[in-house]
Amino acid sequence: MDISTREDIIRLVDTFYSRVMVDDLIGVFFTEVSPINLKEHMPIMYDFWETMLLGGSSYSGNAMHKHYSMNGRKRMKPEHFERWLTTWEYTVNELFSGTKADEAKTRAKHIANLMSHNMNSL
Ligand code: HEM
Repeated sequence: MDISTREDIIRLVDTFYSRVMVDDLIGVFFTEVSPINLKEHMPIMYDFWETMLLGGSSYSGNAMHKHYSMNGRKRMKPEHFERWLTTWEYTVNELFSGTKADEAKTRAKHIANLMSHNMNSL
């Protein structure tokens, strides 16, 4: 089944967060470096991925910006981005398959690579 509704996005993002939040390598970013308020943060992430994959414009933030300030508190290294990305790919593959699922993986890979490059060339 492919990703086609906001409910699908919510299931994907929730499952992904249930993993990264407790990850031994990158969990600390979400819990200590930039402790997230789930009630506020999760809808932003649903909007982001809905905008990316299903069109629309519910997300209007600047994703790169938040990570720059986080990087200033704890260095975001290539291995952190690798863990983020493999967790994302694993979760997408587990729950969905199809064009949008492929797009979710390629888009994430591009952004993660760009972000990793930006954070590590300061
Ligand atoms: C090591 C990799 C990453 C870690 C540890 C991480 C962690 C976080 C954390 C803790 C926040 C909340 C920051 C805050 O509100 O102050 C955040 C926000 C966000 N992240 Fe990441 N992130 C990573 C990579 C990515 C990638 C690759 C993407 C995109 C594909 C992404 C998309 C976003 C978006 C859209 C937000 C919300 C920004 C906003 O509030 O407008 N993140 N991330």
